[in-house]
Amino acid sequence: MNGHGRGGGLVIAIDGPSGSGKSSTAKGVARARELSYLDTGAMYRAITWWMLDNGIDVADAAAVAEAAARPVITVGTDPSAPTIEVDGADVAGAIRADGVTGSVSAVSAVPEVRELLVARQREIIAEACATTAGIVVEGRDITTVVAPDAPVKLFLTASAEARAQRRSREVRSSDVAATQEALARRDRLDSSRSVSPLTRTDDATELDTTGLSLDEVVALVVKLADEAQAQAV
Ligand SMILES: Nc1ncnc2c1ncn2[C@@H]1O[C@H](COP(=O)(O)OP(=O)(O)O)[C@@H](O)[C@H]1O
Ligand SMILES: Nc1ccn([C@H]2C[C@H](O)[C@@H](COP(=O)(O)OP(=O)(O)O)O2)c(=O)n1
Repeated sequence: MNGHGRGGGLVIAIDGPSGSGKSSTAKGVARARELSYLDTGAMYRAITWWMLDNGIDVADAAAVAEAAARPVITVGTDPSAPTIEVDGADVAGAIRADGVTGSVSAVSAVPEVRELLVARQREIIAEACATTAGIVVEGRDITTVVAPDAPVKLFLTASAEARAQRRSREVRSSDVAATQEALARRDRLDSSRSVSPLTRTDDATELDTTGLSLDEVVALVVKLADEAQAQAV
């Protein structure tokens, strides 16, 4: 199912910390090569939004685990119009709220949550490989757990300053220092949890995007994807 999956689809797996450029790069590459696109972070955000909306204490791992299967999360994989719904309601805006951002690392550290979402992500990848040219998948454990056999595996990085600048610009905040501190806290939690922590494996290509424009990063990844496809035929 991974790699050049059933149906011949190409899987491009991208991991990296917040603000390294995963979402924008993944969308750009998917659009350039008519691939599907999956933002797995949006799925962790959606389940976190549902927990908060339903009054579940996100610091209580047992309560989160017990409720994890209740929300129905639906993802649309068109890179030009990705969608995310919980129980049929559009939550694309709600999942970016500060409350969700502050709680998502705790919820995504719960093994039962990961088990459910990873299974769903693999179904989405298989479906995309069967029906489209393939899929670009981005998150924290795509190269290590979700699609370790993907023929293109990337680990995006950028300096802490560049990532904070980018995020601040995006949310129109002038407090870059506070943004940098919030990113550092989330990086710490996401990289130190016991299940599927953010890690770079030796077979993933590390790409430091600090001094590169988004167009340059997209072009580099498209080149890697084209090389992988040429090798597969
Ligand atoms: N290479 C780059 N140069 C400058 N800005 C970038 C670059 N890549 C992404 N960005 C911008 O940085 C912000 C965060 O990027 P995003 O793709 O959401 O990162 P991630 O998914 O890793 O959190 C976005 O506003 C995006 O437009
Ligand atoms: N594959 C993934 C994707 C995201 N997560 C968790 C950890 C992240 O802090 C949150 C949110 O991910 P998201 O990609 O939306 O984060 P940013 O776009 O970097 O702000 O979800 C995860 O544990 N595993």
